[in-house]
Amino acid sequence: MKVMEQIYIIGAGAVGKVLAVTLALNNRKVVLLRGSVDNQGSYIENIQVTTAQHGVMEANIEVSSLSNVPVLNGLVVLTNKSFGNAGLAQALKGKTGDSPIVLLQNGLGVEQVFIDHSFPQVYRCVLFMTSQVMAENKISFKPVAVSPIGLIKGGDNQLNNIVAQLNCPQFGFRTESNIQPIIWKKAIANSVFNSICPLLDIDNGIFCRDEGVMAMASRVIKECVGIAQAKGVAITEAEVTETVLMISRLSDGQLISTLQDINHKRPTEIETLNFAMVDIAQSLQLGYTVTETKLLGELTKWKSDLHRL
Ligand SMILES: NC(=O)C1=CN([C@@H]2O[C@H](COP(=O)(O)OP(=O)(O)OC[C@H]3O[C@@H](n4cnc5c(N)ncnc54)[C@H](OP(=O)(O)O)[C@@H]3O)[C@@H](O)[C@H]2O)C=CC1
Ligand SMILES: CC(C)(CO)C(=O)C(=O)O
Repeated sequence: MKVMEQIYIIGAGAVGKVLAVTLALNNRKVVLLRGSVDNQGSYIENIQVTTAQHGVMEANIEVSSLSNVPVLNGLVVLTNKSFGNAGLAQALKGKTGDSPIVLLQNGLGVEQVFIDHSFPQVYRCVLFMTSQVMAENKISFKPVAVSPIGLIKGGDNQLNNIVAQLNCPQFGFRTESNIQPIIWKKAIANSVFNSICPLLDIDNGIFCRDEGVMAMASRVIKECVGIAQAKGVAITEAEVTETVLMISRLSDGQLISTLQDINHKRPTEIETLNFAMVDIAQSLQLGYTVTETKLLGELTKWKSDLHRL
C-alpha cells in the first residue's frame, strides 16, 4: 500500500484549520493551501483550536497557495465551501496525478465536477462536528461523532490508508463501505437547517424547542427522503428526523453556516443542498414532490442575494 506522507488541506476555514492543527499535533506532515486566493507567498500561522474535551490545541501551520505547489503528491483534502469546487477542479487538474481527493463538505453531488474532470480517486467524508471561526486563527471545535469516509471513485484499497492518515484522537475518522445513505441523511438534515434557520434568523436548537418549526422540517424530510428512495438510497423519514433532532440538541445556541454566511455577506452552499435535491427530483420527473424544499431554498437564496447587494 502506498504510504502518503504529505497532506494538502485546501480551504483555510473553520474545518480546514481544525484539521490542520489536529494532524500537526499527531506528527502528520500537513500544509494548508488557500482555496479562494492564489499567488501568495508561504508563511507560518499559529492556529488555536478550543474544545471542551481537549482544551486549547495549538500548532504552527504552513500556509501556502496552489501556485507555489507545482505537484500535489500525497493526500488532497478539500475543506473549502462547495461552490468553490468547479474552480478548484480546474486549478488542480494535471497537478494531482493519482493522489486521492477527499471532500470534507456538506451537500449532494459536490464530487461530480471532479469525476467530470477524470480525477482518478475521489472520496467523500460526512462531517460530524461543528467548528466556528471566533477570531483570526482562533477556532472553536466540537466533535460530535467519528466522521465516516467512503469511496466515490477509484479503488477501495486506499480507503484504510486514507483514514489512517487522517484519523486522530481529537478528530476521528473511520472507513465506511456504504457512504451514500450517510451523505443523503446529512444533506437532507442540512437542507432543513441551512434554509429554515437563516430564514427565521435563529439558532440550530429551534427544532427541539418549537413543534411548529419541527413540523415544517418534517415536511421537508418527507419530500427529500422520497427522492433518496427513488434514487435507490435506503433511508427512512424516522432516521433523518432523529438526525435533525440530534444535531438540533447538540448545537443548541449555534448558528448554522448558511446564517453565518448571510450575516457576513458571503455566498452560501444552498445550491448543493435544497437546489441539488430539486435538480435530482426533476431528473426523475418528481419535481412536483419537492415544492417546500424548493421554496425554502429560493427564499434562502433571495435573502442571501439581498444581503450581498
Ligand atoms: N464548520 C462546521 O461546523 C461544518 C462545516 N461543514 C462543511 O465543511 C465545509 C467547510 O466549511 P467551513 O470550514 O465551516 O467553511 P468556512 O467558510 O469557514 O471555510 C471555507 C473555506 O472555503 C474556501 N473558499 C471560499 N470560497 C471559495 C471559492 N470560491 N473557491 C475556493 N475556495 C473557497 C476559503 O478558503 P481560504 O480561506 O483558504 O480562501 C474558506 O476559508 C463546508 O462544505 C461545510 O458545509 C460540515 C459540517 C460542519
Ligand atoms: C448541521 C451542522 C452544524 C452539523 O455539523 C453542519 O453541518 C453545519 O454547520 O454546516
